[in-house]
Amino acid sequence: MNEILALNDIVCRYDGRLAVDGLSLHVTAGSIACLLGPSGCGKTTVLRAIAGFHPLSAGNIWINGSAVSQPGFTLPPEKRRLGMVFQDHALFPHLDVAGNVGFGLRGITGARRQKLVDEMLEVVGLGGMGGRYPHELSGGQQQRVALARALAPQPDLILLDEPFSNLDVELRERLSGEVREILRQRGATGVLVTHDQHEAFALGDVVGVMREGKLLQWDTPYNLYHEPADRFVADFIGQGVFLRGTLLTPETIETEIGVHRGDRAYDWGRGAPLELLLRPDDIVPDPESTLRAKVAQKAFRGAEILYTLRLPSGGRLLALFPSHADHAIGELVGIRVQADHLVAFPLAAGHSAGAARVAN
Ligand SMILES: Nc1ncnc2c1ncn2[C@@H]1O[C@H](COP(=O)(O)OP(=O)(O)OP(=O)(O)O)[C@@H](O)[C@H]1O
Repeated sequence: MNEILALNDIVCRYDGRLAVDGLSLHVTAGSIACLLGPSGCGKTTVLRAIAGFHPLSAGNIWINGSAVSQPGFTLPPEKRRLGMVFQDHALFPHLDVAGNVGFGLRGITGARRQKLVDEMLEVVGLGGMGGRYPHELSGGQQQRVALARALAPQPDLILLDEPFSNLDVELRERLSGEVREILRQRGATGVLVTHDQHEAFALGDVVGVMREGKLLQWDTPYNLYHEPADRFVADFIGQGVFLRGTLLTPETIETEIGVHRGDRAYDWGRGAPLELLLRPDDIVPDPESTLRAKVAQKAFRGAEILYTLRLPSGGRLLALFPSHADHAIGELVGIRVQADHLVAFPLAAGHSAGAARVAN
């Protein structure tokens, strides 16, 4: 497959302080990659390095087969054939929409330029609005102009830095779906940076979770959720609870709520202390079950209700039941664990056994 972007073991520093620590990733043509992580983990710095705004202390970056960054060499941003969309839109206030969209179309003039601009405005759903000025547009429309401007010169790669974070939740969700469609239609390759996992999942074919300058997992949204490779990723992505347990056989784990068998084998040895990840959808209602837990909290989600359940030990579980399984706070409900594969992490030495922890 055609690789548009390659980062090989890149290291970035600010005044000697490490911000990106030996990160590698590869993006194929026509795909959208997301970097996701908590504030300060280094994702914007990675994007700035890809754009050519930040030099590398080690490693190298390739765009479309050319080395663009390595220690001592940083190809300037304007020579990288990139499109960029940032959260503050950064539209030129003195140019109308057509002027903004056509800004990067150097050397293209007259009727051809007009046609390209009109086409791009149609693509982003702003046909006929070329004569308006940025201050006459809503936040979502401004962001669409920024996207049209970035896409118009047909860049090899488009970089999006938290592009929707200034918009309200509903618009953000709608626009991220639309942007995904627009990028797909154009066959564009994109890298998006966000701290919002819903945005990353809505847009990304592949998502990288970062922490403290390192890439912990580079995978599909499905695998990040169902097969987290790392305890931090399991905690950061989605909701869930970690229950302390022990390994009985490579595939069997015992916790306070029973013995669970999965299709994954762990080689930590019999009796190894561990934490088992239980997602809300791993816990299903079962009136016949002898395992009972008390409803501590409930959050109505329309088709489903998210319950926080308290176990006899004081530990907690999260459970997502269909909305018709309506239970009152304080009620005891029968539950069963229904998980094909068990995601567990060895308990670090020094941890004493204790109550379950609620992630997110
Ligand atoms: N201009 C700068 N000078 C010095 N340190 C910086 C600078 N910019 C970022 N840093 C530091 O580098 C690290 C990574 O920052 P970066 O902005 O890449 O993180 P981020 O994951 O994008 O965070 P956020 O989501 O808050 O934007 C942080 O520790 C930050 O404090």
